[in-house]
Amino acid sequence: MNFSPYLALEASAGSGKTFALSVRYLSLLFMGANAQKIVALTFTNKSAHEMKTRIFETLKDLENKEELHAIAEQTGKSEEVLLREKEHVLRHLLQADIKISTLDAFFALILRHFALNVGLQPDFSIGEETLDEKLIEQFIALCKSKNLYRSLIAFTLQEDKKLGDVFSLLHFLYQKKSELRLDAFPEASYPSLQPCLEILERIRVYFEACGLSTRGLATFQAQSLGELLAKKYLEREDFGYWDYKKYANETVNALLHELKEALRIHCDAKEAYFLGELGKLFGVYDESLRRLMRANGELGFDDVTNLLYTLLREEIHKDFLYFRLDGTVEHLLIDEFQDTSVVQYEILLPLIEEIRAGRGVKDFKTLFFVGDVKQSIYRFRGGAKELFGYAKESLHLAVDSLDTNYRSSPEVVAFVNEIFTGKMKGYETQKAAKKEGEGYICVRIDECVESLVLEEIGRVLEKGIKPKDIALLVHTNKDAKVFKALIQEHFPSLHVRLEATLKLTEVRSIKAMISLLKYLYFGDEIYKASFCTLSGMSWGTPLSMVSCTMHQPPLVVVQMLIEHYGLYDGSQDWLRFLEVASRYEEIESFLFALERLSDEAKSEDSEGLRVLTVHKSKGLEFEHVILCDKLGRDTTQSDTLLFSYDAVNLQEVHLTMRGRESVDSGYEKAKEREQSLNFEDRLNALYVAFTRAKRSLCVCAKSDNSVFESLNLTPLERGILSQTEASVAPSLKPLPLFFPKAYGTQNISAVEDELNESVEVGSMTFGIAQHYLLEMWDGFEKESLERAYLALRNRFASVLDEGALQRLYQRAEHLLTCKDFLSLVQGANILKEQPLMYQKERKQIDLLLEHPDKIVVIDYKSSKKESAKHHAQVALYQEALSQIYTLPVEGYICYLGNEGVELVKNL
Ligand SMILES: Nc1ncnc2c1ncn2[C@@H]1O[C@H](COP(=O)(O)OP(=O)(O)OP(=O)(O)O)[C@@H](O)[C@H]1O
Repeated sequence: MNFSPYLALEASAGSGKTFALSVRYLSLLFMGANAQKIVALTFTNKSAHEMKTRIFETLKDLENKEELHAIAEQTGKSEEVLLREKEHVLRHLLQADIKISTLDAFFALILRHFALNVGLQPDFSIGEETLDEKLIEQFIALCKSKNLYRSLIAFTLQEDKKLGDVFSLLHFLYQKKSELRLDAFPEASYPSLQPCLEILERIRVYFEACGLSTRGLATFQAQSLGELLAKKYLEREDFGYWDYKKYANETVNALLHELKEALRIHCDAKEAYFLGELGKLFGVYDESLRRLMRANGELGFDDVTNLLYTLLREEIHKDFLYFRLDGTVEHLLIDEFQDTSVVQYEILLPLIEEIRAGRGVKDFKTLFFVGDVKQSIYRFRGGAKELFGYAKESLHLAVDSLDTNYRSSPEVVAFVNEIFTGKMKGYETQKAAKKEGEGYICVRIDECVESLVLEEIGRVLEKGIKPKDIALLVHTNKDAKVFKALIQEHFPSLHVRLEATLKLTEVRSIKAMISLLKYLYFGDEIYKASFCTLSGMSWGTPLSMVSCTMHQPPLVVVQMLIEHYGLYDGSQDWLRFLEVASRYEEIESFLFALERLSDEAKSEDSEGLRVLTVHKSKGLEFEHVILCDKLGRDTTQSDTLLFSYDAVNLQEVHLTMRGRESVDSGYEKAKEREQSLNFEDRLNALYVAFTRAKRSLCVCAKSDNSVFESLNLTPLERGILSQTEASVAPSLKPLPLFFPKAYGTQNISAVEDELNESVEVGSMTFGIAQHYLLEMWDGFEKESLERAYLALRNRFASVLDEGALQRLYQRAEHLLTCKDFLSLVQGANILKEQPLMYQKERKQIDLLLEHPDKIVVIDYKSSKKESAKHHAQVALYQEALSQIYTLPVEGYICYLGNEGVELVKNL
């Protein structure tokens, strides 16, 4: 067995960290961990979703997966044993409430336990972070009531900032609230520049008396701090240079020092004023946000993090947190650890320490952190890459690494090694696992990068490469939009997917539905026009409700409209939309909520060429990557505040002032450090970009002002650009409509007997899925079977293959041709999956039919192999039910086979 209970895995891109994470997760399950007590945290919803799918898919097809060997190594179990236990583990996983989520979603879950402690209802919703009018109104009103309105105006004028800038700053500080005690900054008055100007005047008078030229004397005039700090002599130790040299002496050099010192003091005082004022305003901003949260019950993720942090630090004891969460987390896995922020880490720390305090495998509590500091690109959001090293050391984690790249072709791996060796701290060359000869690299440099990209796309398409295998990586959302438009103009028939920005509510068909809902609810013709345009319906189409009114729940209304207007196109986005609709009770609040819905669309045009930002591409891989330079100038704007850290702890906050570094050495150091961190961040982003390609990578760089400047690229071409052999997945036919419905009553143990004997697949999953389909099937009609089938697909598509899914459908369909079955169902009150306690045992009745004159119990089976046992079981149900009902109870066994249905009465 090769299993370290507390392990950090730090390895380069493409080396199999995500692979290792799913191996670890599955190994835990095979070692007996309870899936409900394993928390796996990722950074994006997408990775959480992918991880879930990967775990299910690996388990389902374990015998053919690379993971099998790795799991055997970790668990110490043989591959045969693992395969024997596979169904059991899969069943356990299907039953569990799996906790694979984003850090944010996990925090929201914890906060719900303590919502009342912070004056919130536990059912608060998570919305988009709002910087909306309501917040501004609330903020201004509170400023007025606290007599701070004048100081707000004075502050904006003094600092020459618009109210919007002040708001953005407050919002930014809100993300750092827990690290930064803004309320601790004392109030200070705005300093006068006069002392500095007086010294400057003394220097001017001195040089005037010496006879310095008018041009020279002009440098000793200034009106503002900005002008003063721009003076070049402040960068010097004395006046021993240029025209001044002739007249410089100790007196005037001492004055220069005096001026610098006065300026340093002035800058400090200005900073104190700024932070003092900001602190006051921040207090109001924070309170405004809290008030709005309480009033609306809606929080953003920053709110969740801040509230949780405050709770931990101030309002509840950590032990209490353990107590409330006790037993819920025994195994913690964190992906992309390098992007964890200090605050997030501190929130997790009680859980981490609780796990770490155990005795590893003996107590069976484990930690697994995975990351790559070279890919740390979220410093602007609080990500602290130093945290990884800190955590490894302070928690005494075992450290593992991986040196082989399984993602990219050897050509790509060699190129990345070449480019980054020596340029990136701690870069170690990777080996390539793939065989040589199938990769391609090119670097093209030109003044006009747009045409390079278009040519490259044309070249790749000419090779017969499918658009869905190509990704164009760009640097900003704006660039992504520009390229989408450009590509569509040049390749009109090519589908382009803009992954960076598409929200669910921006998907064309969903937008059409929202317009239709608005038209039917508000009656404004403009919405009708919008619906007709978006849906392609003619203006003459009568838009009225057919058999439901707008007073019904949104889910019902939306379902009716989709069906009536034939809007369903098979896209997953409809499922998401229906899920959102099901959260609201009436149309108005649903429509209102849609305005703020930030959910991203899932499946826009899955066949198209993808254009996405480097940041969005993190953790993903594509067959062919075209990496484009940044359009426009590559500028780094400086922030208003400069934060200086000692590893993971915030040490100081400085107010940024151009030229301040020449009079303040502390500020100069902080600025240099900031610049070097910025440089590292940018290099890390390039590393992420260069490591996404599986087969080919083409870099299109600008000859001037390029983001690739630090990489010293030269034009080159290596290898052969060729098509991927892997066949394209058959395009999915549009599926009929799915209606989300809670599936809560399934009792898997009740179907176990039958499943064990299922000759069809020998699989528990198949049996569970069969029961699920029958439970979801309302009314035993053809139309409702299709809905139930979609619910089935939605839940089981990742664990059953297409053939099994279809067989399940056909088996259920046979029931529609079984006259005896239909006549039993006819006119009955239908109850499914009914729990029953009898002789101290819990039973689960598949189908219970209440007629006015009799009760019918039906048990589904898939084979007649153990028919005697089946009859005994149904007889037991009849016996139990006879004690509940006064009516006669009939029992039937319904054999569902591939060939047809057989209904056998229990005599
Ligand atoms: N041991 C392995 N054997 C075969 N294939 C592997 C192995 N490990 C990883 N792979 C494959 O290599 C590719 C890259 O792996 P993975 O995504 O886990 O890398 P990663 O380290 O998480 O990369 P990144 O840091 O860029 O996110 C995937 O397609 C994965 O299936």
